[in-house]
Amino acid sequence: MGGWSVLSFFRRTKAADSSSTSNTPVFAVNTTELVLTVPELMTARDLNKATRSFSAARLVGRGRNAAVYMATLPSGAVAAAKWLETPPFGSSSTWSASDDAFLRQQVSVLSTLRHDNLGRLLGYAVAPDLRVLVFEFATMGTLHDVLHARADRAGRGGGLQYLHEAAAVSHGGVRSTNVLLFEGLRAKIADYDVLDQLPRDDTGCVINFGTASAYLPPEYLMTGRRIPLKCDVYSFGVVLLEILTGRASWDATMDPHGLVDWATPLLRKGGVEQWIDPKLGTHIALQCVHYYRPRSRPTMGAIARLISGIVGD
Ligand SMILES: Nc1ncnc2c1ncn2[C@@H]1O[C@H](COP(=O)(O)OP(=O)(O)OP(=O)(O)O)[C@@H](O)[C@H]1O
Repeated sequence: MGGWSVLSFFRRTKAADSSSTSNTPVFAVNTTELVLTVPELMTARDLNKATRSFSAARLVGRGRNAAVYMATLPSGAVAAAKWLETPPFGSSSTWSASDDAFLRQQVSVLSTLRHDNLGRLLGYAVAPDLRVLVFEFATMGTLHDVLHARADRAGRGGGLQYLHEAAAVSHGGVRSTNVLLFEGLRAKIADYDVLDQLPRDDTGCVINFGTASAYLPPEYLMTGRRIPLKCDVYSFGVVLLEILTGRASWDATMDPHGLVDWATPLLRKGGVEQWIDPKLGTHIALQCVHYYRPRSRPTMGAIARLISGIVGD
């Protein structure tokens, strides 16, 4: 079974949808919305058609493992097709059967997740030469791209709270490039735990990867061990620090280069509360990046409540 012709769409009018939040509309076509109920297996043909054979003109961005293309679905709606170029584990660029099995497992987990602040998986392809995940298209780019605009609404953490509390999964790769922004600057977390394994050395320590490792807590970098939910909270704290300071998580011009090491002594110095808007939540960020005691970092539920208390609903 494959191809967009068998996708399970159903139609609802806007009026019928207005009271519901559980089935967030994905595609908007005139006044009628089309909702894709489950991510469906797609063929290479479907994806070539949707992305004009993954043409350079459709390339939106590149990460460490993937290239992201703008795709036009048969409905006319726009989506983001993420072509996974390298497998999740090891340095080889060849996908093994267990890599594919891991990917399928991740797809089935992503398929069960539903929250207004999570980027939704719309479709996927796992073929010998093509592994692609199709997500909602972030019309306003990433938080990283637009950090200085209306950051308050991007930092509430509702999507992460849902992952931790309702779905009981950790994200594993919280960064400002994974906070996608949609109309009205609605923020959605993307990329949850998909292919986000960092290379380690023989002792289990994460090999320093500059930007990526700047979001990881010290216990993980130094020992390879982590409490997954507390690891996410630390990464979320780094995103908050990016918002607060306007600095990147890793910047060769800063001394030290990592944002946590650079910003926390400055923010702790005292007196900072007098000139920083309390709405910016300096205190919350510092709690999230608690260095020595991961268990002292707050839960995402507590953080979401604190932020809601500060900025209002
Ligand atoms: N759903 C989306 N909608 C619109 N653009 C997207 C979407 N997902 C990713 N992008 C764009 O594609 C770029 C690459 O995304 P990708 O997830 O591959 O890597 P990344 O998160 O930027 O970095 P990393 O290698 O650390 O994962 C992003 O920086 C963003 O600009």
